[in-house]
Amino acid sequence: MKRFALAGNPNCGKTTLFNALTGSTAHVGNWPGVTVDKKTGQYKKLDETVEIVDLPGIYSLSPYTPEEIVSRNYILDEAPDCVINIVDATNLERNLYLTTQILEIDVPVVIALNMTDIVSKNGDKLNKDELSKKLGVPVVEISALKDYNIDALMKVADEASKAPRKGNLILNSEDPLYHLVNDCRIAIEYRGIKNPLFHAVKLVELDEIEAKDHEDLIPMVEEFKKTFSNDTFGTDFEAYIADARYQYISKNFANVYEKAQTGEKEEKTKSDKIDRVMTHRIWGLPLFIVIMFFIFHFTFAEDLFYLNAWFGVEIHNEGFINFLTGMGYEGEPLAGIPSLGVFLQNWMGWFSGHFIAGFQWICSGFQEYGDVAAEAASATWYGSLICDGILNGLDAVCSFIPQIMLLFLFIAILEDTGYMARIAFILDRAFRKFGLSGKAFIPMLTGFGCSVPAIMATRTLENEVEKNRTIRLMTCFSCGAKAPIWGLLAAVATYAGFGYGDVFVFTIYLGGIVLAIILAIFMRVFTKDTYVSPFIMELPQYHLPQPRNVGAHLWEKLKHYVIKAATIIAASLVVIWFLQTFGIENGGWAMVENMDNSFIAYIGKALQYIFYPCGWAIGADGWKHTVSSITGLVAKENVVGTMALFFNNGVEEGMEETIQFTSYGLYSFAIFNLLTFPCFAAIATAKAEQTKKEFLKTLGFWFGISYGLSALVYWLGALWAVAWWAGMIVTLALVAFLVFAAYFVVKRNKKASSIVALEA
Ligand SMILES: Nc1nc2c(ncn2[C@@H]2O[C@H](COP(=O)(O)OP(=O)(O)OP(=O)(O)O)[C@@H](O)[C@H]2O)c(=O)[nH]1
Ligand SMILES: [Mg+2]
Repeated sequence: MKRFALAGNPNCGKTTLFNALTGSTAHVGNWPGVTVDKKTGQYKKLDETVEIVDLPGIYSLSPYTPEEIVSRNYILDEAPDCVINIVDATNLERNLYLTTQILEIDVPVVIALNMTDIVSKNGDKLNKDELSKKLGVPVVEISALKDYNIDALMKVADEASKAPRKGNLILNSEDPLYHLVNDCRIAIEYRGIKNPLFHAVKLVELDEIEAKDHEDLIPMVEEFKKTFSNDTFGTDFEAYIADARYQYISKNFANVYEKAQTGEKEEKTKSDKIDRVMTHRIWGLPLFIVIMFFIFHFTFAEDLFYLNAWFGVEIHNEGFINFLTGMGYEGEPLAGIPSLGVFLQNWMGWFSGHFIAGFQWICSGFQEYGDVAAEAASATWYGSLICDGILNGLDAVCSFIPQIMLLFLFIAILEDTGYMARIAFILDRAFRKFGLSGKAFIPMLTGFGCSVPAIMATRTLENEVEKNRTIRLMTCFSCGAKAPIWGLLAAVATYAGFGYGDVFVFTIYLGGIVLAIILAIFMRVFTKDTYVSPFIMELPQYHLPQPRNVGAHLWEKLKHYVIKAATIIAASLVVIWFLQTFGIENGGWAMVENMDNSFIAYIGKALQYIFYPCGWAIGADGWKHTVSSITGLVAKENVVGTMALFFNNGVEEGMEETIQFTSYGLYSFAIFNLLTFPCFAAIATAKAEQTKKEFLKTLGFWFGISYGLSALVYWLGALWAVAWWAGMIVTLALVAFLVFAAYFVVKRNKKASSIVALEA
């Protein structure tokens, strides 16, 4: 099968093109560094099927980070039949820098000029024939987003792949380095190595990888240096060649792109204007917090306008209002007008309630629909398995789908508009002093979706210490699978009357970010590490969220969720149901009347002691909380599924009414589940990304920190409850300790960076 590779700068639209060609839904985001590993798919509209390979974005072929090495190695070693170099037409000159390097490789190349929709919208003009003539390779104008001309691009690539192509050099024969490059090329070619011109140029640049491969040729380069002098770059050949590339580009291509007088400028100022507010030095961070709050408010608030809380208004859900809110049909008063998330969840609950009741009715042998059928169904083993076990658990897990989708919708919009990239920038500016780089925040923000790609994205960090630290702190960023836990606990808090659901979830997410920062500071106190990655990121232009990107993202999430529910979660539920339904009662094995006699109760009660210090494991329900948390290892949604089996079983009220927590017990439980080991998939990813020793440390960190902080919150909360002044004293002491640690880190970092400055 033919293979075409997609290569280009970060954020130029490779993955968008990949998705359009292959019908995949790989992650597209409006910031650089979304793709960190190669992905393959198939394009079927040519005579023969072609494999398309999406590569991580790169600025040059001299790699610094592992994901850049992936791209370089693929193009060089796997010899694709054609390299499709995607060039962001709105940033032509910068993108061509990579193009000049790709052209040095002996491989057929086609240039895909992307984002031409923006070009025409701005009224700018592109002379693609001129570009093609000067570069010596075909150029096709496309818009990956609008599906424009991409089949034509594939036809041209297919044509190009039929004839071999020799690499060409941008240096001309008058250039002092021309002959050196050629000598190196001949020497390398003589050894039978592929792509000799490319390797020769990199050798002259004394590129790290290349120098290692051809150590014996280095003297030739060094020798030449002695005879070489250049006013600007001295004998730094890497800088010299980089400059030659830029000069070549500006000389040849400056007039390929003709800007309309107003267009581009307007676009720029629009983004700049928005940024003047969004990334404001002082207001940027508070604004981010407010935006976050509104996201959780619209997703989790029971009372969108605080009608009840502030104005004492009670709404009775009868007639039309009943229909509007989707809330029960028993005429209970509502807290107010629910948020969209809660509204959708209510409706979902209505449907799934009848779905389960229908199954109970069938399993009962068609007895009276409702409670009678439910009881009769539970008495049989199959009715109990299907209705009380699988459907009950899945209902609890799936009832949060609307809210999770809404949450992801908001996150996808933040990503696609380009605001997420700004968040990393804002956080970098605020916390760089404490040793936190925006570069590490990017993978962490990805962690709000799923920890697996987030842990993979830590590859973009060159510094090992920083990479390990980022992986460890990943659990602070609540992934989508943990959202059902917060949804459930939010309902518990609202029902118990000590909190608002939306505020609770907001504090979990915001608290997670704050905690990651605090923990990072402490991790610095106890190590000698003072390195902070430089953070240079091109801020993408703001654009309206694209329904296609956002839609693909949500669809992918929904699919993933449903598949997970139907497989891993359903299987877990069967196991838990069995252990919970059977046990030893009245001296023999049986379906137990009392859950406390079930197998799982024996297991849970033994394990419960381990978590006694965390508070939430104490008491009659303690073992249930313990078992629920442990099943979360398989998949985080299991925590909710398992709790449904324990607390929803044959009980008429909702779960939130039977689960009992104090406010601090609730937070203690939430913190443990937030910070402890992520699911097996994420653990396996961490194992793959870290050395064995570091991975073991990571496991220790996850358990230690979740256990310790959970206990701290519980006992501190209990202390506040018993004697508020004592709680206050301890809290103040902790804050003082934190401030001192932060001060220490800032001071040491400052000292370290001044030493570096002196040395430089
Ligand atoms: N207007 C417009 N936007 C586009 C086009 N192609 C891609 N985009 C947008 O550009 C952004 C980046 O797209 P991606 O496909 O993730 O870019 P990438 O090259 O894969 O980026 P990395 O994986 O980070 O290297 C997204 O917001 C896309 O919606 C296009 O043809 N026109
Ligand atoms: Mg990509």
